[in-house]
Amino acid sequence: MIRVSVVGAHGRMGSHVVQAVKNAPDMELALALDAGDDLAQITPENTDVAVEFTVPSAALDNVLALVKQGVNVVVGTTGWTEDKLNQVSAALTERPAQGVFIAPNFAISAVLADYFAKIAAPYFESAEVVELHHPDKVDAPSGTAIHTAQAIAAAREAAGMGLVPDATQSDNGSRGGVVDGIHIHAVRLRGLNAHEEVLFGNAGEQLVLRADSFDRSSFMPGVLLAVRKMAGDTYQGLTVGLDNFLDL
Ligand SMILES: NC(=O)c1ccc[n+]([C@@H]2O[C@H](COP(=O)([O-])OP(=O)(O)OC[C@H]3O[C@@H](n4cnc5c(N)ncnc54)[C@H](O)[C@@H]3O)[C@@H](O)[C@H]2O)c1
Ligand SMILES: O=C(O)C1=N[C@H](C(=O)O)CCC1
Repeated sequence: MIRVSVVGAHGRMGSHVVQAVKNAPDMELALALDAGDDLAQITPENTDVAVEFTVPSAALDNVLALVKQGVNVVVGTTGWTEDKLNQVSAALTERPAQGVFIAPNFAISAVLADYFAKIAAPYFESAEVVELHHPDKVDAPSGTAIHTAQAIAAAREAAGMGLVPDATQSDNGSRGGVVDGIHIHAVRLRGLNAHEEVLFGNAGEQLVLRADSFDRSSFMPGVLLAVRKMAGDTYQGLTVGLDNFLDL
């Protein structure tokens, strides 16, 4: 049995993970901790993998503490900058047998939309990302949209493409955020859960890729897959993105 501890266990995602682990035939729940609990309770003696779904302001400290405790970590919390990722990698170089896995999105629909976006990117002059989420989300743009925009930008650069065309001279914020030259528009609407559209345009044509997570159950197969992968010793160091565990 894989012994799993959940950090952020009282949250929207954490509570789903607790239930998914309890329902998994090859896993058992070790500890379910939330804000104010001491993460030092999580040790290799009781936990094979810790799953972290908290808030962007707490995730780095939590991950560093869990690495120090000697357990492998699966992280779904967003807000990862290059600097924060480097801090995790640096902590792991001192503990080469350990691994941390971070995914901006565990839903297969979102992972595939990201993958298809990378393939489509070099073929279209214009590209923009629209992400739509529930209004209780604290960060914008979404971690998924940032990841998608970075992937599109990298694919465009590799193909030798220039900037996306845009004659806007003043926008009063209406053109959204910009990540690596790709515009991201964030919608927050009661009734929504997690959704993303990637828009690609050429003269006279458009391609739209859309991923919808209607329910948080959509993330659970990906979380459990990541837990199973990180329970072994194949994935040492830092791994980012569920595509690493799929045969794409
Ligand atoms: N990767 C994915 O597929 C995916 C999917 C959904 C949400 N998310 C991300 O997961 C994160 C959590 O989302 P949510 O909707 O569950 O949020 P939430 O606010 O419902 O839950 C966060 C939980 O973390 C707890 N918490 C806060 N600080 C803590 C700390 N220092 N230590 C331990 N627990 C702490 C809170 O008390 C709360 O119970 C967000 O960053 C969100 O964007 C990722
Ligand atoms: O509900 C959220 O919050 C989500 N956050 C992730 C993001 O920011 O990309 C994944 C989708 C749901």
